Amino acid sequence: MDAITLMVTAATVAVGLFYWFVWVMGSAEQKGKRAVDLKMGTISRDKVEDNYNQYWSFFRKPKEINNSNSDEKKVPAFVDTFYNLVTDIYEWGWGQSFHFSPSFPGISHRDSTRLHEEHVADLIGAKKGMKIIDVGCGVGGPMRAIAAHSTANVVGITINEYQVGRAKAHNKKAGLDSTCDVVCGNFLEMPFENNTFDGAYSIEATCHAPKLEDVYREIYRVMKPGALYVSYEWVTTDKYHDDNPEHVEVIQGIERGDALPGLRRQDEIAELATKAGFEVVEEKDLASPPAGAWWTRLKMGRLAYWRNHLLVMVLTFFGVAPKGTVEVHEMLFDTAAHLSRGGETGIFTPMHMILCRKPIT
Ligand SMILES: C=C(CC[C@@H](C)[C@H]1CC[C@H]2C3=CC[C@H]4[C@H](C)[C@@H](O)CC[C@]4(C)[C@H]3CC[C@]12C)C(C)C
Ligand SMILES: C[S@@+](CC[C@H](N)C(=O)[O-])C[C@H]1O[C@@H](n2cnc3c(N)ncnc32)[C@H](O)[C@@H]1O
Repeated sequence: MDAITLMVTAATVAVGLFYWFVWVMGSAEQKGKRAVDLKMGTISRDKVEDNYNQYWSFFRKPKEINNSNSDEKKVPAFVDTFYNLVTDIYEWGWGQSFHFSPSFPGISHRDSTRLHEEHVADLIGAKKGMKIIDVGCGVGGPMRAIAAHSTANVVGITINEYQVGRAKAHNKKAGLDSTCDVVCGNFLEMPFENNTFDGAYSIEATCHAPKLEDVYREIYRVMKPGALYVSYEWVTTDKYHDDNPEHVEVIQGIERGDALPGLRRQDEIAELATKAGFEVVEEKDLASPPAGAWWTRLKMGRLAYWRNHLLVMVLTFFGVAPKGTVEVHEMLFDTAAHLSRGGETGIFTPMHMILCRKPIT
């Protein structure tokens, strides 16, 4: 083989490997977002690193946020920054539904995600002609599953403008834009009249509110009397002890890496819902047996995370992804470890389900 043939062969193999690494290995869980398309929401490329540093210094001590009135008011803006930073990485590495699901043998992640979402529709009795609100809708994975399953109309609200654009584009592509709509807004002050909705739900979203009773009160306000509301809450369980340093480290790690101003205890949720005016119909940790370990999906992804990290480093080095992307990815890598540990020790669950009714009078 002469030198030219050798060089051409080597170049072809290198291009092939690069293509395989970036386009095939780096493709999304559910196709639609690729590593080369990673943006940082609405943040301009040169501000990503700054935004990440600001986010990090604010959420470094999550418990202190609730002790300061002025910091508490800043939470929605920092949560918005967080979702600018992570939305594309979530879509790329997890899919269009930004939540966990109960794990059952023989059921794929995709199916367990869909079933967990359809369960919401069944719990609140969503039906054709009803108007349902999705509080903290992300890019709308659950909204589409619920609208398709129930044929109800769903309106989602998210604090993050970039997610609104993503959700609307996905709705259109799925042919669900006539039943699904999305608005940008704060779930603590929603742009809806009193008694608007026939049902409401929130999936792993109200954990971002500094005070759970505030968002519950706002949801109560926009619901019609007699309507049902279901929420999947992130909480610490009765196995959590704040005098155990490992427990504290794990929970703070989860709060820091997920923009949470302090996790609530599982046994507080019903009381807070009642305080907001709701009648509690049912409460259950959907992660409890017979469901298996929800965190195995996170653990199984470890090899993929390393590949992703390498990819993010290469893309940032060549200027395809903005500076700061590596740090954001590292933060997520770290939070995945804390979430897994929270699951293994049993001190944390992301699936505490509470079903409530707004009383008729
Ligand atoms: C409800 C919330 C989000 C829950 C989950 C959807 C996300 C929590 C942690 C995220 C991830 C961690 C590791 C990332 C990995 C390093 C990367 O390569 C690919 C994406 C991850 C798997 C990412 C995906 C989404 C999560 C599982 C919170 C915010 C209230
Ligand atoms: C973890 S994501 C879950 C998204 C969606 N429920 C899902 O399961 O795919 C949390 C969502 O809550 C939204 N959120 C957080 N704080 C909010 C606020 N104050 N007002 C409106 N939305 C908020 C975020 O923008 C994000 O869309």
